[in-house]
Amino acid sequence: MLKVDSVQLDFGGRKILQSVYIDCKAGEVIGLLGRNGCGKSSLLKIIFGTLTPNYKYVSIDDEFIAKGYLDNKIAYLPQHNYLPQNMVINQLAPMLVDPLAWDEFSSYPLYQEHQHKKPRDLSGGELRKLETLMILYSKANYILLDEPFTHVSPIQAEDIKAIIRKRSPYKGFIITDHQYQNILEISDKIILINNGATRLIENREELVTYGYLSGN
Ligand SMILES: Nc1ncnc2c1ncn2[C@@H]1O[C@H](COP(=O)(O)OP(=O)(O)OP(=O)(O)O)[C@@H](O)[C@H]1O
Repeated sequence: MLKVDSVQLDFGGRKILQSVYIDCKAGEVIGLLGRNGCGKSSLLKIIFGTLTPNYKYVSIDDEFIAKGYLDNKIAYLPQHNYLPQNMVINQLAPMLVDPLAWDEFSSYPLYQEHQHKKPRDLSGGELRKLETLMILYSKANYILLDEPFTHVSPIQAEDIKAIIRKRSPYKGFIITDHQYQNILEISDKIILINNGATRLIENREELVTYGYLSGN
């Protein structure tokens, strides 16, 4: 199990995160919601290990993890494009994709069609979906996705959800996106960040109570 506890983060004296608890088992999809600027991306970077907060406790199976990106334990789709622009996709993909999942990954039409191109030659949505696919098919046991649905069309979002479902028996997921309908649909548990604290959401009305949805 991946556990995240006691995260304290401030920027320039402004408290961003102060009371965070998330646990995520293999086979579980956690949806992370919250208003703009509440600290969702920062929290994913802290779990992955690329942002150092004032304090954190992140563990996998009770073993403290300082840098989640080491040893392929945790993979992370950042909010912005991450693939180097000047390498060809069929050189990049084998570096990220689990060799045991290669046949399935490489059979996707998106990969087949664009594998000889460079990331800069794909449309925004094509690139986002390909980047997401590479993370979903990575070796990591825990996958963090920051806005996988934001730049893709509804039908592509359906496809990504289907792939998450296909991969989720083996992996734990923490996913954030402002397309909250997709998040509600795919997640086993919803966590809201509100005033720097994580809250387990039991029903949709609580999203209104905590000021995430308007209630209209
Ligand atoms: N490097 C930084 N230096 C100073 N402030 C920062 C830095 N990174 C983020 N912040 C601030 O910390 C807060 C949390 O940012 P973060 O990107 O984690 O929010 P978010 O919940 O992902 O927002 P959004 O939904 O808009 O993407 C914001 O107020 C942001 O301006």
